[in-house]
Amino acid sequence: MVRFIEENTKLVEKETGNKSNNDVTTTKKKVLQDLSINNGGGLINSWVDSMRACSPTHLKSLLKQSSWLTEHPSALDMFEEILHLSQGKQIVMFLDYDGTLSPIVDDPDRAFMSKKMRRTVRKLANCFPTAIVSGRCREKVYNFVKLTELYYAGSHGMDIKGPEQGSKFEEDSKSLLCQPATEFLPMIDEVYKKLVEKTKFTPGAQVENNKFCVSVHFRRVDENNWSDLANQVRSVMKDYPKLRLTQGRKVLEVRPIIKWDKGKALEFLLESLGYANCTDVFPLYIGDDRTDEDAFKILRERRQGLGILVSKFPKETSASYSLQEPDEVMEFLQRLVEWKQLRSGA
Ligand SMILES: O=P(O)(O)OC[C@H]1O[C@H](O[C@H]2O[C@H](CO)[C@@H](O)[C@H](O)[C@H]2O)[C@H](O)[C@@H](O)[C@@H]1O
Repeated sequence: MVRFIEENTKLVEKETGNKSNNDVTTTKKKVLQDLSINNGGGLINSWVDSMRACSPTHLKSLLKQSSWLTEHPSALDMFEEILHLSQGKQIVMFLDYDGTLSPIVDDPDRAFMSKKMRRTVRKLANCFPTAIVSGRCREKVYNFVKLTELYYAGSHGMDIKGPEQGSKFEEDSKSLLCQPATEFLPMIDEVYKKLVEKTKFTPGAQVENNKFCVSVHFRRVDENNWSDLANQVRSVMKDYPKLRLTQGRKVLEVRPIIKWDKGKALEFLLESLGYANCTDVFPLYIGDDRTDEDAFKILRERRQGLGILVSKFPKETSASYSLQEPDEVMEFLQRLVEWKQLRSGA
């Protein structure tokens, strides 16, 4: 186990070119965090426990809700404050898909967004540069959103493409494309097939190919079988030290061990839009999942813009504000559009 950790740490360091002690410590922590899923039965259970703890029915802490809301107030209630913070700056919108623009449903292939939400996002993209940042593969998330005027960052940001046509901001993107994990494609494909085979007798388990990453869905699996399913994933993963696991909402996500995530995607997009070293930009990132935390953290580190977590329940987060569900996200986006249209006299 210790050797495995050391080897994985070296690999991450090699992939990332990390040099400083701080970076190495962070890297080691990350590897340990990843390995808490990759390795060891007890640690598998700790992940399963954490997934149970995230389930609202298991939350004993509803009482904590009001103090959590004090720390992460509703972005709707604080709308004027948010506008004030963005004053004189260019707002750039980053939106997660599942659980943010579309409600969480049992069947990942049926996570449709409403027509009203699509209309709102279209108007939003006419007012501000807007990107969808998703764990899904880019083509799949595009097929749900169906708006050509957006930037799309699929596979947790490992597949980024600019708008094709019809966007006011199209000129800024100029056939933008970023795919930092192409060398992992054959490996991801192989792991996908192995995971499908390994999990085929677990009722409800579903493996989703997201091109540069793979999702193993637990949502429709009986809770009593979660540990078994996690162990099946682990048994496949042990042969792939260049891949790591992260956890989402009742899902385990297999990803290349490169230092790239939704936070890096956000930075890449800001840079591509010409806002690399600008102080007059205000990125607003809205997301509901653990993987969105990478983007929330980047915004905190850069002291730029802000993150909004979509959650009905208290969660540990680096976001500053909260919204309860996709309907509230839509209301927030609508208010942004109305404000912008009023200001530009449209
Ligand atoms: O970054 P996201 O756009 O939020 O993608 C993360 C995962 O989202 C999808 O799974 C989640 O939504 C499903 C549909 O509502 C739900 O059934 C599942 O339990 C959730 O985890 C998507 O299917 C995954 O591939 C993404 O990794």
